[in-house]
Amino acid sequence: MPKVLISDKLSAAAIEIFRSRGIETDVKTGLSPAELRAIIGDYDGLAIRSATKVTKELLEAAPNLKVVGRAGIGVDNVDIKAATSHGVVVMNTPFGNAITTAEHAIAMMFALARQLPEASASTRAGKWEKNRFMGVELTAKTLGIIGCGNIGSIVADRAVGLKMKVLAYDPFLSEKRAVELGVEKAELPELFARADFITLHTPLVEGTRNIINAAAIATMKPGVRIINCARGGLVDEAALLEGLQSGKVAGAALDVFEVEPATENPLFALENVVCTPHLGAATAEAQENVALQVAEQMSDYLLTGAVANAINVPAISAEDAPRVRPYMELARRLGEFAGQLTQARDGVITHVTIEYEGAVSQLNHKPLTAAALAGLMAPMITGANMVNAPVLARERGIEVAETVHDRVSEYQTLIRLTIATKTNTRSVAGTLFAGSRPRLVEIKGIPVEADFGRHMLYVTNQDKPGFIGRFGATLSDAGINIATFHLGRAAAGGDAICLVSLDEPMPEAVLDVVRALPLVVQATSLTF
Ligand SMILES: NC(=O)c1ccc[n+]([C@@H]2O[C@H](COP(=O)([O-])OP(=O)(O)OC[C@H]3O[C@@H](n4cnc5c(N)ncnc54)[C@H](O)[C@@H]3O)[C@@H](O)[C@H]2O)c1
Ligand SMILES: O=C(O)[C@H](O)COP(=O)(O)O
Repeated sequence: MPKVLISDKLSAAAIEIFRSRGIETDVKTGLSPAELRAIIGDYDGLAIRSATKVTKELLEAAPNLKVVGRAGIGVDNVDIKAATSHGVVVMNTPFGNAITTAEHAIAMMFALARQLPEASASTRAGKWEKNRFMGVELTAKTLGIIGCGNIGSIVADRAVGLKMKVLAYDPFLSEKRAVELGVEKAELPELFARADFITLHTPLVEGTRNIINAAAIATMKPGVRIINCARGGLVDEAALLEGLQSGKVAGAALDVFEVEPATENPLFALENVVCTPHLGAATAEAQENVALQVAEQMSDYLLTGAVANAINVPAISAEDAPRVRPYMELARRLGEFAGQLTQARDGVITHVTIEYEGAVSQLNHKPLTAAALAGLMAPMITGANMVNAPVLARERGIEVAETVHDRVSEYQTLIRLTIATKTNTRSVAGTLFAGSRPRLVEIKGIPVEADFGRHMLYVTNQDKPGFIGRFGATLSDAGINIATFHLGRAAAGGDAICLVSLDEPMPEAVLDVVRALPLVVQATSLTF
């Protein structure tokens, strides 16, 4: 029988489920990384919350581990890449604590508006400072929600109920969904300029890190109040401190911090800061939900092989796996390519078309479409994966179409992904070399031949003399080594593309120099 270790504090409901399904279960919380490494080899499953760090080192010490179950949403404490390469399924419970976390954000907004923690401390100290605590009403105030997914949507619903005007910024929020929620879609600058309260509900990814920084704060309304119950790192804490000290920001409520556990932080010294120790999901109801769900999912997987809410596992039968897997990898990378470009340019995706041509048209294309959608949304949505990507796309009003042709074009097998936003349509196509190696063969209809490198730079430019020399010199002046270099163009003197693979991530400052070069239309740094 499989053995599961629960290494973080989970509701007892989880233990009951595991044991009722015949799974031997140990509970050992508060272990040091070394202590955990010493015992993990005995277990088939590991059930965690956010305290246990599932690192590459831990996975290397876990030859029997088959599944990591996160009783909660964020999986930033799990090295997903390492888990995947170790064949370990990572699952989370994407909905179980969403209401509770949304309620925490609303509670934080009230606490800020009426200075409840300070007023409580003062009253308990016997001071009766009735004139000290003058609050603000929420009714008719504008709430700006950044990230309107599961939790952001619930916050929106509650805020509408409080008679607030709600603005939402989320590249994946469709007009239709915004209307359903009763919110106004806004771009970030507009949200910053109009909101009295700003609340964050995005994952922490490269596009959202420090989304609230000094430049953003400078464009906000004087007296704005900021709430973060999503992830530390979304708010630049130094910039927030300055904003609070200058009075530009009237208050901040933080459940999450750049460094956790947060036992020391300069923000703690300010009386207009309300803090909680990552309590967003801390209600009896939410903890029971996530514990039950994670235990059911892990038991199903360990006992029957069924997969639900997996972050890293394609739903596919063992029989088809050898042929389908390389195509899934190709489809996912094409999606990642398009998704990173879309995120960089803030387009709301309305349509996705996936064409399967030649040999690939003989395979079941559903998992391939799911892989392409998962890649497309991964830069934007926490836990987007093959299992949930089609549902996420539907929920966001994205229309997905698949076309299958058995004809063979220039390539014997080809997948083409076309993404339409309100303002733009872009396509990208790839094939498999040697039956297993994903290769890009077309971008925007322009032929190109490139492997997917870990760090890439995608530049569009005018096809005129001078670009390649200046571009190469810019990278060489910055000491950046080019691993591979690929060019393509629509026609002589017309639109051209340049795809470069680098040995290291492209520094933002050098990217800005590239963007400013003559003939460059745009430059985007990509990671695979
Ligand atoms: N404090 C807590 O205890 C607690 C509890 C649960 C979840 N969380 C965190 O809350 C956050 C939201 O969770 P969720 O379940 O709602 O996730 P979700 O994936 O359902 O929603 C995230 C939303 O952010 C949007 N988004 C992505 N990039 C964006 C960008 N650059 N700008 C604006 N929006 C962007 C996505 O389109 C998506 O709609 C996550 O960071 C999660 O880890 C915290
Ligand atoms: O991502 C989540 O689900 C929350 O951050 C909750 O984390 P916790 O389970 O450690 O409270």
